[in-house]
Amino acid sequence: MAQWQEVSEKSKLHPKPVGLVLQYGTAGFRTNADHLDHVMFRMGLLATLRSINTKAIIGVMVTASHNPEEDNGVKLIDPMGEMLTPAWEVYATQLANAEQDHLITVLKDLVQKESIDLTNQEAEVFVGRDTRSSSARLSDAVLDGVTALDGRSKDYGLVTTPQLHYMVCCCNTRGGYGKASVEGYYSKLSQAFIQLTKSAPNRTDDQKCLLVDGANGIGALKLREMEPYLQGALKVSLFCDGTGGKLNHQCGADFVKVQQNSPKGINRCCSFDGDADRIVYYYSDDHGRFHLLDGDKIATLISTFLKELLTKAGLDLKIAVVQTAYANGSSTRYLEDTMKVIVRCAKTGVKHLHHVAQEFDIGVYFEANGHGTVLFSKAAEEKIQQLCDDSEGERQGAATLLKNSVDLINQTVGDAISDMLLIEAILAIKGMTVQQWDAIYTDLPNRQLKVKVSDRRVIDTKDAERKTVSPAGLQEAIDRLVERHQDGRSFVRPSGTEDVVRVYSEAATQVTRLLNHLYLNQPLHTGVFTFVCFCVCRFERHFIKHCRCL
Ligand SMILES: CC(=O)N[C@H]1[C@@H](OP(=O)(O)O)O[C@H](CO)[C@@H](O)[C@@H]1O
Ligand SMILES: [Mg+2]
Repeated sequence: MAQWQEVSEKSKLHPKPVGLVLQYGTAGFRTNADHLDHVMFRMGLLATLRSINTKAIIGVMVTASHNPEEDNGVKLIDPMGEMLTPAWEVYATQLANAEQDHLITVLKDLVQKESIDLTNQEAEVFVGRDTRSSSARLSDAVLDGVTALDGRSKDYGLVTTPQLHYMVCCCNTRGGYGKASVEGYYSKLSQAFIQLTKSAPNRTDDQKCLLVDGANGIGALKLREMEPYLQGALKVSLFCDGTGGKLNHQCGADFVKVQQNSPKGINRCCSFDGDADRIVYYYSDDHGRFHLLDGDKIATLISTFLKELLTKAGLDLKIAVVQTAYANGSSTRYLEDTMKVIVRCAKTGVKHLHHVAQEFDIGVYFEANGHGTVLFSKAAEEKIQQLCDDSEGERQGAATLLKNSVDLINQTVGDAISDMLLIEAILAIKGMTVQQWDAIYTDLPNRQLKVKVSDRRVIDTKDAERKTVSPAGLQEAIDRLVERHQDGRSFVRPSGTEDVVRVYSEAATQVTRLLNHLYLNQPLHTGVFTFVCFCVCRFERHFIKHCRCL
């Protein structure tokens, strides 16, 4: 077929480095930008086939999110604005790893397996990119892939990841979700925010101002564009806005979460990540102590707010919070015991949380690192709308607040801009300071470390990654260590985005010991947890033993 000829010819312009193997991981492909040209071209091909297969528009976002400027990556977006379905992640990996002379065979296989009819089929792909210097040429490679299969494409250029998810959803619902343009996105969110904050007439000037760390990335650019639409309802002071510093370098949501530090003298501040789909809040107290309000605190604030509104509105809707194993134990306990909210644990990666959240009328999902959103079922949205129309007084007031919240939330994916506006609105409506929000519960001390190993795939997990199944004996070793510590909890899992194993531990208290200093090379006063270190040492010993057997 002439089409395969064309694909084959064009693919030669995007050659695959021989032997390079990549995996469609937790959030798509991600590696050094110099190795990604062929992957981009092939993801253009895949998105076109997926578009024919679903008879809908598919999105392709070129970004490496919170990773360094030198990296890049690509994520695919399915018709309703959700992440690519897992079955197609397998195709994505096969396609990315096919050696040059095998590419057409792999494509034909896919076409046959999915019964894709290539004759007279329409395909359309939306493409967006972040501000990395490599992103423009890489998104050209995606467009090349789409053209090679005669697909149509629309290049949205510089957009945040959540904005592209929003565009895909808007177009595939024929405008039902909103207008498919950045202006449409800004208007929808701003109007909802303005309406919501009208319910907080006593908002102080302090509550109207927020410091935002834009990670020197796309979020800064887009937030600046959005400001006029907010009509003064929120005054944003942007720093790390991309005019000077380097992307994600000593700034951004990931830096703040991992380093647990903020610039001095910051009152209430938030950080985005490099593609603006994550957010964390923080402040320094009078003693200069840093306080982080992460995804767990955000989920708590939002779910509490929504639950109170449901009670006021007299609406019987099932609300749940979806977390991962990285959620702080205090947050889970507070939500379950005090708030009486259903809590579920999903595997790491927003795509997993998203699907669990869909099981409820209202599913609030957040990863501890600040990636998350809220999903409302169709039935829930209809009930809220009906109550706005049919009720009066306090019930109607609560229903209207719920309706405006639905409009403010980007339900397609976690969105730093949308989440920020929702949090600001809730704080204003509740008349709450960031310190009061922080005091809802106290985080258990915790640490997350990376361990570099020769092959992370020997670790297999179960129970939403909270337990290891292999290597044999590792889980028992962790259990023995954890048992000795009040509220102790620890787990290890292979990362889906980096070639490392992640180790997480938390407990009621933190202890400083010489071992910490020796093993982790940390200054003694930083107080790392003894049992984390033991865990890591033990883990490595097990691992090394195991590797030798392989
Ligand atoms: C502990 C942690 O923060 N893991 C992150 C990280 O995944 P890993 O599979 O742990 O590498 O990157 C993902 C994509 O951005 C994000 O969804 C996830 O939360
Ligand atoms: Mg991101």
